[in-house]
Amino acid sequence: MNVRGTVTDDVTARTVSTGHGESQLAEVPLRQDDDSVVTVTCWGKWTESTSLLEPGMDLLVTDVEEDEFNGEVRYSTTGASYVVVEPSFLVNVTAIRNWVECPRLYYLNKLSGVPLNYPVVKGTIVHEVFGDLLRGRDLEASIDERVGDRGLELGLLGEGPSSVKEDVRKNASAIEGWLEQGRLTEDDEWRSEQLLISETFGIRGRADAIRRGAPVELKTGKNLRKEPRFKDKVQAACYALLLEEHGDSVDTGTLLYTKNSALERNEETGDLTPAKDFSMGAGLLKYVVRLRNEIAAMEMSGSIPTGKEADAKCEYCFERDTCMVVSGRLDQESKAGQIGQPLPDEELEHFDRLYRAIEDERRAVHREYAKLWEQSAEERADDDRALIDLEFVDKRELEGGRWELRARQRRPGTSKLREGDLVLASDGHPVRGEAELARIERLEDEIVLTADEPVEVSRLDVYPSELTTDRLLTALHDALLKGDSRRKDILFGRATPEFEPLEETFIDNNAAQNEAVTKAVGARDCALIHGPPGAGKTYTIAQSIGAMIDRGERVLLSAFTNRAVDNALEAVIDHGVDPDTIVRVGSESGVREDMQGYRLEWAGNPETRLAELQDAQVVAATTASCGSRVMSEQSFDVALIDEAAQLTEPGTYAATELADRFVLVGDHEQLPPVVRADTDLSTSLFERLVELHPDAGVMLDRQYRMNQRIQAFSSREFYEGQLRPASGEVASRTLDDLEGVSRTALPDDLLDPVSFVHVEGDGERYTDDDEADRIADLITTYERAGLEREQIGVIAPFRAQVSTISNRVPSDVTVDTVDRFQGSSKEVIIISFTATGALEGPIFEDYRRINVALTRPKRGLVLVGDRNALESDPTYSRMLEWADR
Ligand SMILES: Nc1ncnc2c1ncn2[C@@H]1O[C@H](COP(=O)(O)OP(=O)(O)OP(=O)(O)O)[C@@H](O)[C@H]1O
Repeated sequence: MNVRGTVTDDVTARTVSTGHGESQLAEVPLRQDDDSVVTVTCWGKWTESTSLLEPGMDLLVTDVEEDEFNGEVRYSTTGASYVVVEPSFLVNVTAIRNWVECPRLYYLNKLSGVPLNYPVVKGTIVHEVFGDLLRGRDLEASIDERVGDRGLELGLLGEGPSSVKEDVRKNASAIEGWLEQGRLTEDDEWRSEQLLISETFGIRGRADAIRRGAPVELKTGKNLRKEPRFKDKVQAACYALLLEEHGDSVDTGTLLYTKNSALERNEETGDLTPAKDFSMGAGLLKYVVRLRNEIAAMEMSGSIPTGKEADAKCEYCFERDTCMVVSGRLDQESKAGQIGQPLPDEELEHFDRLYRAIEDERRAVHREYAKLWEQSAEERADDDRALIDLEFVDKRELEGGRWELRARQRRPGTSKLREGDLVLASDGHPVRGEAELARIERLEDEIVLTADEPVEVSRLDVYPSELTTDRLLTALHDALLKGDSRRKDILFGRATPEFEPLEETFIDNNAAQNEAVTKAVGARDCALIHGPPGAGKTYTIAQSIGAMIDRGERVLLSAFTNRAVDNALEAVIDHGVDPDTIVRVGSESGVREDMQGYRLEWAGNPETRLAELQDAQVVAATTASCGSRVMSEQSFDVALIDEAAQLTEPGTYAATELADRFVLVGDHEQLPPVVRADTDLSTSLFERLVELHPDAGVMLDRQYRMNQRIQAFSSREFYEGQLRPASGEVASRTLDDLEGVSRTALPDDLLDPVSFVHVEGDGERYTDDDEADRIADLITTYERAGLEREQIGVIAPFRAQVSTISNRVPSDVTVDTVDRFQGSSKEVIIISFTATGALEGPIFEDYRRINVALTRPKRGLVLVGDRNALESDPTYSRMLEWADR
């Protein structure tokens, strides 16, 4: 049996004499889920792990022995036990491998990410070829395709395809030889790369391959000794633990050093065989768990490793210089010592706060993982994190050995999953069942996926990726440790942004927009454009980029979402910027259909691909892809970033650090940054700079969207009454202006551009059937008056209410949450408040959401809700007064 709980008090450790001599033991008081406190005695080497514990940390001890002592039940470890510190903290296998080399190396890798260099790219290609060979693909075909796929990266590295192919071929011959040997045996079962997650040990990783139930790790380096390297064994042992949890007993591991087969026998001495097997003892597996415990405990306590924890020799370390620079800049203790001056105090403090916030975000990702096994399938579905009960349709092997899988939704479900997403596709359970990482190619009633292995899919789960978190850390590190000093003076308020005086008039019918373009183009450091709803942000962006291009500058156009990038790019093209100078960087599924023509292909001839990117005067990409290996090698005169108020500070740096100057465009009165944990990351750089440097900002104050009645409340509540209709036409627009629509066909209570419809709350928290019925009626009414369904949108605070309404209204009426409506508009918007009694839920917690909701319509806004509930809050009470007028 297992014992799990939270440490309530200090751990007492002592040495006792037993029949086998002296033994260490530690007694840990644990509060279990049922609130009972028990003591668990951990014996021997496990005391190393218990010494890391602090009250409040979680502990899991497996296979304990129970006995009674003075009427009290006590537990102690047995020979089969594992002691796991903070089991819900999921440590990555590669982190454990780095940690065993040197704990500080683990930390440095977190900060600096994976750079673009030849060994890294070659290593990736060799791994891909390995996977292909395991799936039975022809070697040459695989090498051709995989090297071809990396055209752009190889171009940036100045590598030609033929030498890379030759290099990969040499490494691949080791793989082929090993596979040939494997085929000699009868039951040679193997499979390629597999994502493994352990809920018991708190470890996760992707094994390169599994053969006969045992892990195989590929290393592109050489090893001339008989035995695998220790750190490599540790890595394979992690996978063995993960496999054991899935029910396989693992007694060997294999390391494949592919470079060994490229070496000349007469030039090297030693063991040139690439494949080195070793036996997996229980001692090694336990050691690995203890290493993992060190990482989990260190992360939970928030400390930074110094390198003194291990006995690695700094003089042999490739990272020694980096280590000393980081220690010097961040004023950290380290075994290697420090070089250079520490950052100013305010920067150190800022780095520290954001570092912790990013780590909190990582923990939130881990909690998402834990939900994979803590929640039932139904709970996951209700949370929009899974599509369940799918009917498996069929599987088809694709060229190259991958699989296309099809499944059908038995009932309509909503979820956060979108086309292009990586998901956990399983035959029932994402961790305990057969599961694969798959990509959603099409998401309709029938779902099409591609994956490495043919899983009979019946369930899809959101894959909680740490990639974003990793990139935030790298961006923070680069901005503060490597960033330009003038830039940092601006970011920390030690200098004020400067502007080149420009005489030109860029926009002659809107003074604020003209000032915004003047600031954007003339900025020597940065400019901030505050754009309320419909105030012409996109228009201003297009004018600014046009003017920058005319001055011969290279521009990075970025935004938080693909949608905003494409939208701005479209405006830039409409503005008349030469399409041949534009490149859109993004994945096929991310980029909008009509922008695919501008999308940069990565595959192909390195020189050609490189030229396409380097020669582009406008490069458009999301801020997430600005953090990619390829984009981080680019440099620009200006970075112009839309939706900046929705970006975290490090998320913004990913783009701004690529350019000499930057322009942020956004509205901090609309949706804030998308973060999981409520931390310092929730304040965008945009918002921070608007406050720090008000003179660098301009607010666009004329809106081109809403009838005057509709905009009045938002203007007063959120824009200090500064927002006004751009023209009389905008101010007085009504449904009558639309072809085939007549307001006289509407009932009296819908004649005004803003109306309120009272529906008594039904007491349910996340849904309201009566409101949904009423909204269905309203839509029929509007349709009778001549509106097209596409002209109407419905906004609800909860996904459950979105589904409730969707089930009652025609599918061409868009029904969604506020977050998915940001940036779009409709002729008529109906808002379902779903409020009963106390106001709860995302829409009510943050007034910026209601600002977004109320500013989506052009000509008609209908608020549907329970008057009494809404009146209990002063802001909503004012909203009702405005609607009633
Ligand atoms: N100076 C201008 N003169 C004429 N039309 C303009 C001007 N500025 C904006 N518009 C028009 O107003 C409409 C809204 O502008 P735009 O799409 O740029 O707004 P936005 O601020 O990007 O909107 P959102 O808040 O949805 O992001 C567009 O049709 C645009 O062409």
